Amino acid sequence: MSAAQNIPTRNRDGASAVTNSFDPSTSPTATFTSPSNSFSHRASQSSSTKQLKPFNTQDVKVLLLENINVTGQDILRQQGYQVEALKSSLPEDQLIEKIKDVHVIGIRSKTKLTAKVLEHAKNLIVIGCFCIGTNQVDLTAAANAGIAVFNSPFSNSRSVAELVISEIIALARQLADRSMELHKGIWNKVSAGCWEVRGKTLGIVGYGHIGNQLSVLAEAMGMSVIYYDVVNLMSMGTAKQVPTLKALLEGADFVTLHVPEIPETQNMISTEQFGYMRKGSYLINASRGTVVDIPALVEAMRSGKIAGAAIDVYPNEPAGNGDYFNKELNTWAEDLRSLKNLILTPHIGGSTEEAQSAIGVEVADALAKYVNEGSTVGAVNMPEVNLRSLTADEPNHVRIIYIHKNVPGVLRRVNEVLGEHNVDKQMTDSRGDVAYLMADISNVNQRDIASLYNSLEDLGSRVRTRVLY
Ligand SMILES: NC(=O)C1=CN([C@@H]2O[C@H](COP(=O)(O)OP(=O)(O)OC[C@H]3O[C@@H](n4cnc5c(N)ncnc54)[C@H](O)[C@@H]3O)[C@@H](O)[C@H]2O)C=CC1
Ligand SMILES: O=C(O)CCC(=O)C(=O)O
Repeated sequence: MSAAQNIPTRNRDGASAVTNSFDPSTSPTATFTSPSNSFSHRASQSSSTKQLKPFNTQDVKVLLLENINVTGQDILRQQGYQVEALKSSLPEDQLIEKIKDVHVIGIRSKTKLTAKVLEHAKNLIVIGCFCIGTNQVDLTAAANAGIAVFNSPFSNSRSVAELVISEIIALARQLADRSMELHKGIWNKVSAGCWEVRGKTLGIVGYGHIGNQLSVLAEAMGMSVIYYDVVNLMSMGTAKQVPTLKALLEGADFVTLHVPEIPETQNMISTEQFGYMRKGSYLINASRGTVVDIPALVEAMRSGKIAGAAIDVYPNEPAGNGDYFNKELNTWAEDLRSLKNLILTPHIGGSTEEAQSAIGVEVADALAKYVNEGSTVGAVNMPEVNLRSLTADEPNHVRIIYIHKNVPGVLRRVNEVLGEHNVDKQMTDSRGDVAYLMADISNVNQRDIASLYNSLEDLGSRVRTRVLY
C-alpha cells in the first residue's frame, strides 16, 4: 500500500475513511458508499452559499506541539478533526513514533522536522508552523514527499519589534543589571555609561516585516535609522539603506538583527564584524541563534567593545518550560550568564497574547483549507493553487489533487485520465521539482472515483493523489 492511501478522503456515509481510504480495490464500500447520501448535512451554515465539508473530518488526526494557542486548537477541533495538543516539543525518537500516525502536525520554532523525521511521516499531508520562521522544517524534503508547509508570515512582527524597542532602552540604561541588583538587596544608583536613546543611530540588519515596524517605532523615539538588506527596499520615514553590512556596523550605536536562518546568515556577526562595530555599541539578536557567533560576542563584551546585548534566540533551545539552559545544551551558556548588561530571554519575541491568538487563527485556517479543499494559498514550499470551493448545489463532483514530479509529459498523461470525465475547472502550477494540480470533475460515480484514483496513482510521476468531496 502506498503512503497516500492512508490519507482521509471523502466518505459519503460517515464510515471511517482513514485506513485504506484510497484503495477502492480492497475496500470500495468502506470509502465510497451511499452516493445518494446528501452532502447538505455537512454544508457550512455560515456563508450565504453553502460550502461542502469534505469526507469524514473526524478521521483526520492532528498533533499540535509547543503549546499552540487555543484559537488554533479550537478551529481544528471545530472541523471535527482529532486533535492532540502537547505543551512542549518532542525529542527526535518520540517525534518519529508520533508522526507516523498523524495527517497534520502543528509546531513552533523548536520542533525539528528533518528529512529523517519526515521519512517516517507516512500519513502526513501538511505541516503548520505557528510562527514566522520555517528553518526548522526541511522544506524541500517535505515538498518532495507531497507535504505542504504553511506559516504565519507577519502575525508576530509587531510583538518582536516592541520587545526590541524595550531592549534598546533597557540596554542604554543598564536596566536589567539595576533590577537584578535590587532584587538581591543592593542599591546601586549610577549614571556612568547610561544614555538616552534620542539622537542615537539604530542599525537594522534585515529590513523585512519586523525591521519595518522597528524602523517606525525607533524614529518616533528620536533615533536615526539605517538598515542593511540584500534587496533594495523602500525606506520607512527617513531611514536610510546602506550598501554593506560593514557600513551598517560602523555607523550604528545599536545593531539589531532580523534576518532568516539561511546558510548566508550563519555566524553573520562574528569576530570580524564585532571589529567593525563602534566601541560601546549594543547588539540585539531576536532572529535565530545561529546568526551570532556567541563565543565571539562573549569576547567582545569582555573586552568592553560591546557595552551590552540582548539575546532572545540560541542555537540550541530547551524543549519546554522548566528545562535548564546550561552548558549541556550550549557549551558557552555559563559564559553568557556571567556577563553584565546582557539581557537573556527565552525566545519570547513573538510571545504575546495578540500574536499567538492571531497566529493560531491564521495557520489553523490555512491547514483546514488545505486538508478540506486542497488550497495551497500561502504555502511556503508548494506552488499556490486554488479553485473556488464546491457548493452543495454541485453534487457528484470530486476534487482531484495530484501532486507530481515536475517532469515533461505529465499533464498530457493526467489529462488522458481526467479527460474520460467532465473537467469543470483545473489549475496547475510548479515550484522547483514539484508540481500541484487541482481539478474539479462533475457527474462522477463511485466506480469512476476508484478508477480515477488508481489511474493517477499508477502514473510514474505521482508524488501524492487525493480525492476530495
Ligand atoms: N524571536 C522571535 O520570537 C521571532 C523571531 N523571528 C525571526 O526573525 C526573522 C525575520 O522575520 P521577518 O522580519 O518577519 O522576516 P522577513 O522575511 O519579513 O524579513 C527578512 C529580511 O531579511 C533580509 N535578508 C535575508 N538575507 C539577508 C542577508 N544575508 N543580509 C541582509 N538581509 C537579509 C530579507 O531580504 C528580508 O528583507 C524570521 O526569519 C525569524 O527567524 C520572527 C518572529 C519571532
Ligand atoms: O513563538 C515561537 O515559538 C517562535 C517565534 C519565532 O521565532 C518565529 O515566529 O519565527
